[in-house]
Amino acid sequence: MSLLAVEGLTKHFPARGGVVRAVDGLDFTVRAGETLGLVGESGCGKTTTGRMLVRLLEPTGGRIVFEDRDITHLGGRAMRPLRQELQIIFQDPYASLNPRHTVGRIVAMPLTVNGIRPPGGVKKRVQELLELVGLNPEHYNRYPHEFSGGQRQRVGIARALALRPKLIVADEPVSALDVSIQAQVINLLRQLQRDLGLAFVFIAHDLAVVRHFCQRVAVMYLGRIVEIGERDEIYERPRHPYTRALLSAIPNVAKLGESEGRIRLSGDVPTPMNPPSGCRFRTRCWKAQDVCATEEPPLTGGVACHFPEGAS
Ligand SMILES: Nc1ncnc2c1ncn2[C@@H]1O[C@H](COP(=O)(O)OP(=O)(O)OP(=O)(O)O)[C@@H](O)[C@H]1O
Repeated sequence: MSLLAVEGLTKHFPARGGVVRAVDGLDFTVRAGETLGLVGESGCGKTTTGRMLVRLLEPTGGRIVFEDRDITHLGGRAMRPLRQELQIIFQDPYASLNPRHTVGRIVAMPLTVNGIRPPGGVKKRVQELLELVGLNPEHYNRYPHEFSGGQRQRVGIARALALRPKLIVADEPVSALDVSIQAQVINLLRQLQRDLGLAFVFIAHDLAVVRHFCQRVAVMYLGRIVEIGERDEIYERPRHPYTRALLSAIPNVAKLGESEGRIRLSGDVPTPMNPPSGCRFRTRCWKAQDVCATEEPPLTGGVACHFPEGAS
């Protein structure tokens, strides 16, 4: 059974002169304890998707089912018990922590807001959480500015863990950090995922980071999923031209590099206000043919392409 199932998820923003089709019909599932990576270039709709999953943003269409319950349009009060199970970690550890609150107060906030009194008290639970994420529990009374970027992200992770969630949406959790610190935070997330059996929707533009953390990967382009599958399938046998192009930009993706060299995508990503007809990727695709302009490829066998690589 899936922990999370997303069907036809859509978000259109009204804009001057039309609508921005930020997310345009996503289907995917996440099993308990599984990590799904959502990858794609800037503006493809990753953050909008993540915010809809935790109900920070109202979908325009489609369904979000969490533990067999349709939560697509649940209001604040009905959502409250589910908030405990469904948490989000934000990209920017600087912006997401209130600078006027101590770290102890920040991490305790989900407990106090939800009226939860852990055995042994809130302070003890917060100190356990700080320890769990590799911070000194004695730094309970310090303020965010007294911590480094990586430590602040650990505070954000401790806050997300306070309610013992089953699923965490992590929106670019390491991209604001120095490369040397990124690996430490990813290792922490991996350890927590294993020890606590957490499921993650891990949003990133960096495919190298996703490879280290995710068991399954969904590649997004202009509001749609163009390829979804097991990590090794995606990285070793990518079938969509867009996935191949993204992978070829990572140094040391050996097989692709040898055979094709770096694939340079021509042109900019089209605007989601007026996406191309047919296959949305066709305006940048070196394999595009007439049918790509007229017919939208269905997501068959995990790939949305008329001419997937490896197909006969
Ligand atoms: N509130 C909004 N109103 C109008 N358009 C929006 C709004 N929020 C996002 N968009 C647009 O929706 C599209 C998807 O944005 P989103 O932030 O989800 O992409 P992303 O893949 O997360 O990009 P990034 O990696 O840069 O954060 C973009 O074209 C963006 O400009």
